Amino acid sequence: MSSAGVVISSIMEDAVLSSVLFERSRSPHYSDDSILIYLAVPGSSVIPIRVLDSDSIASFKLRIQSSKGFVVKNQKLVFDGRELARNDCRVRDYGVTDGNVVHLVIRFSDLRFITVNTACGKKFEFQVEQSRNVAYIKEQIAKKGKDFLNIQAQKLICDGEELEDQQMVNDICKNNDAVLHLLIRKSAKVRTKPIEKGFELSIDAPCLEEKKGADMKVVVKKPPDIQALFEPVTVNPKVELSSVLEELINSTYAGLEKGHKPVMSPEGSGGAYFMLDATGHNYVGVFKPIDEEPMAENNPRGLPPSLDGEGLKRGTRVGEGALREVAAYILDHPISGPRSLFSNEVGFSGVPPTTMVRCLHGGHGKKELKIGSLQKFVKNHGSCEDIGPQAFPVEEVHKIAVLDLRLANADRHAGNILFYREGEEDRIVLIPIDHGYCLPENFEDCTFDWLFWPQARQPLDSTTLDYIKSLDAEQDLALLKFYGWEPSLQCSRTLRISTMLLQKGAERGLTLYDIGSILCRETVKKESKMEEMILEAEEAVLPGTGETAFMETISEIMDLYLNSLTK
Ligand SMILES: Nc1ncnc2c1ncn2[C@@H]1O[C@H](COP(=O)(O)OP(=O)(O)OP(=O)(O)O)[C@@H](O)[C@H]1O
Repeated sequence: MSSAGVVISSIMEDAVLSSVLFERSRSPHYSDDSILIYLAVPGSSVIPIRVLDSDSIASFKLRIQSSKGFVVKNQKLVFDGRELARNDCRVRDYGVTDGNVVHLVIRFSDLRFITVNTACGKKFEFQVEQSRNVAYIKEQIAKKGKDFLNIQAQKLICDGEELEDQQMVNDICKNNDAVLHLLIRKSAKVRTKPIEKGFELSIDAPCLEEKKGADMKVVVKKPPDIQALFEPVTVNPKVELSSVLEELINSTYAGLEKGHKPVMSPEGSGGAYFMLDATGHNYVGVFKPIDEEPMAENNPRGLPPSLDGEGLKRGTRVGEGALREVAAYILDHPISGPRSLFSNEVGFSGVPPTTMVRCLHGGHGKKELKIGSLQKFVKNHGSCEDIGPQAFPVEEVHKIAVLDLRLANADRHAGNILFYREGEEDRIVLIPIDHGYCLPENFEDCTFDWLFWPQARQPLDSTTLDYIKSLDAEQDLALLKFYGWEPSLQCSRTLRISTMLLQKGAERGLTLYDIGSILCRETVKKESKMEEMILEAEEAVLPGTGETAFMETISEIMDLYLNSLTK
């Protein structure tokens, strides 16, 4: 087992042990108002845990943290194919009852992936906490066999520099994927000489294990073992890609061709892979294969496959996440007008350039041809989960809120907004990512973390008002069709209704908080005002009525309600 395995399994063992102790110490306290459920954690046996009638998702996560050690921020709970996303709602509101199994997905964002290549061609892979140092990595290497026992003799090289024992993992492994070279000091003379597709390493010393005592020459090559296949998927031959997207595809291809394997993100509930450029030092894109989406057949995070095809959020389908990612980019129009994939203009909300690709991919198991979304990697200083919202400029929050309202995004938690600081004043710029759950068939799971940020209650500026006014849902649907996705009638209706609500609300001087509060449910069970209006419209129209008549009806109902609000 790799040391990653050791780290994770020891966490699991501790967790099971503390769970048993926890249960024992608390059990007399529990009575009829508690239920016993089972927490399924990948790589561990199920953990029995009590849930009180009054337990909210937030308090339940807190109890998992205090008893099992998994930090709240890194927990994602899934029951019956649905994420328990609303922290203020009760666990029982999601229908969890005695004896049920709840899946816990943990984001090990604190761990870094490190590969150590030895001079004898061995390769060790570790997942190490950011806070460890190089001396700790050496200790882990020493556990790999008697040939590595002598820690003093180990020399670790990264980017041609020898690492000092006290250097921190976080410093040598900024982007989660360090490749280190291990040399064992045995009065060896090491010489390197660049050759065509790699480098030649000559060691005039005994190579451990393989040829003890004999001089040998080892040629370590980065073999071009990948028959790189990587290309855009375009349904409509008339679609031409912008130079930004072409550049993204070309640099990803160049990285694969050089043999730089995709690096799996430790975060997220689906398979997300960081793609490297030709140097192997920079991430250029994030690839999300459709067969690894949450609850898809090959999901690598231990989520069970969906039984009815519905995705983690109500009104979405497993396998459609990549389409929605691309749709969010296409619909994020620049201020100047509708998006064209041929243009490099940044959209109003700043969704990173995203396109659909086909890739011969071996990031998870054997190499296979996979289809998925490829999004430009954005250099960032973390996500909005890492810092409080006070420092975010109002217009940055507004640009995200406008996108989420338009697309009825069902997955806008703070972790899905990256940020970076720019300029001398360190102004914060927000980058929306992860749009696999936008344009759902209904509004049931729409929740927005920004709704509770003070900026959402600030009035809209004229640029934002003009942008909202310029939106046209019919044009948006035609654009999606042009690029190859014809959303279902229900998803199209979602776009029409949410665009209408945003426009009517903004026109009447409502804030994004006001509009968001109409669109989102307050609790899991209580329908939102928007859902009530849809129901009313559905009841009002005659069976078989066309979509235009339905939209006219809902427009009238919406006007009445908004007028009553703004009177
Ligand atoms: N465009 C990007 N630029 C930089 N980093 C990114 C980008 N997209 C995703 N990431 C990183 O990859 C991680 C996983 O991506 P993402 O959250 O989109 O995956 P997911 O499986 O859909 O997650 P979730 O569980 O939140 O639905 C993110 O936490 C983020 O750190």
